[in-house]
Amino acid sequence: MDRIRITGGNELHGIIPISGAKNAALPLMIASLLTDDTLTLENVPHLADVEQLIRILGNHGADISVNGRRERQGESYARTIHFTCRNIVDTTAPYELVSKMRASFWVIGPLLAREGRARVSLPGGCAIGTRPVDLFIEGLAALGANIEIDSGYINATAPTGGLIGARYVFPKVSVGATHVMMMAATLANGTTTIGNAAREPEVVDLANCLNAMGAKVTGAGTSTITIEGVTSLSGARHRVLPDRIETGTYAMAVAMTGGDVILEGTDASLLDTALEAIRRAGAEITPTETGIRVYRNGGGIKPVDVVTDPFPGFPTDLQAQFMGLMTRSSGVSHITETIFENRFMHVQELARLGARITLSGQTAKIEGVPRLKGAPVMATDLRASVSLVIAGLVAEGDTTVSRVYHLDRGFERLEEKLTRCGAIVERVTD
Ligand SMILES: CC(=O)N[C@H]1[C@@H](OP(=O)(O)OP(=O)(O)OC[C@H]2O[C@@H](n3ccc(=O)[nH]c3=O)[C@H](O)[C@@H]2O)O[C@H](CO)[C@@H](O)[C@@H]1O
Ligand SMILES: C=C(OP(=O)(O)O)C(=O)O
Repeated sequence: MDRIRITGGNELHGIIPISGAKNAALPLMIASLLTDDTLTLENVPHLADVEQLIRILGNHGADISVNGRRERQGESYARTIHFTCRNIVDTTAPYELVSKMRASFWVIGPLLAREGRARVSLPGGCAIGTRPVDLFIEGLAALGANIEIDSGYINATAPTGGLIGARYVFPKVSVGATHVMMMAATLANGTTTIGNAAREPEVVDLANCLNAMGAKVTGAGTSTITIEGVTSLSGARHRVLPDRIETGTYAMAVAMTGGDVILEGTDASLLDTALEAIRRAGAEITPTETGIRVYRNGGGIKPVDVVTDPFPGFPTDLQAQFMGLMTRSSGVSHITETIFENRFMHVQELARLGARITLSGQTAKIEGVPRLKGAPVMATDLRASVSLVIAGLVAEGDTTVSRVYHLDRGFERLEEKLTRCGAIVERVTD
């Protein structure tokens, strides 16, 4: 199994191209099931999750080609992928395919809206909490769907004339349930209003794409989204927005090592709260014509407290990385995780490198240490694994991160991007 070996100690200098966002690409790809026409997505990152979703969509009948070639005939950055699902040939999303990735469950929305039925296995994904699906069930039921759980599957059926627009207020903010309600409501009869909707940029990206396909979605990016149902959707061409989590991750890596890096092709407004926390930690961050410049020279890393929250708050998907950064701060910081109840598995792995972290409920207390020392560590989930890479970049000697398949779910060509900026990072295959 592959491992990543990092030899710590080098500053980062240069340019890091930021990929299209995994968490936008996945729902956008799923939206292709809503139309019999071709949805073309540009700037799609080459990631294990994208490849897995390609398999899942293929199982439902989607014909998929990459940059005009069939999938797997060529690899490149920022791929353009064409999705055409003339007919849905199977409304079941089986356990074998869905259990590997949380977002694959979201096919339930388009399948139900277009075909009137869906049988979808309960999802998998990062083991960062219980991650129930009650909000999806309640939301789709509000649109008139009949939903039963049977042998690990959700069986959903729409009323005879199709889903019916309704007003539904989520009791809790959920990114995935907002994506699904929004997609399902595009083809419902009448108007749907979603209250307490997720405001993440990826929700806005999906709404923009749905509108380009002929949907009538307004309010995305606010807590109230309104969707006027239409009878059918057409194809469209849409560019996946830049990955704000990848952006924040590399910004934290530069804040950690020191140096001067341009994060190219990204947009600071996607992650204001996280960038502000990195600034307070001592890095200079300025928008440039092509992205963001992150710079830290000389000064140390200051302790900063953060609390994760739904957008526009500090993202839970950057919590582990920020903890990595705080391990080397000059004082004591506190990080509180409010989204997932079990998203601290990186704590014990960071401790192997010499970090001093204590947990009390949902808050981690990090006492900064003057040095970390390389060690073998294990990736436990996607963002946890990259926090170990960030720590490894400054640890003395070699850090070897095992189970890198977690990393490959969400970071495109991580070794290449870091190595080009002067880090010593290599993939080791046994
Ligand atoms: C592929 C993707 O985009 N994944 C992101 C998405 O995950 P995902 O969409 O799964 O996360 P949610 O926003 O749904 O989860 C937020 C909270 O709501 C809870 N919940 C969710 C649904 C439900 O039916 N019932 C319920 O209780 C979850 O357990 C969690 O505690 O948003 C998360 C929160 O920003 C990010 O960490 C993930 O990277
Ligand atoms: C938690 C994540 O992904 P997923 O929701 O697919 O598990 C993530 O992207 O950090």
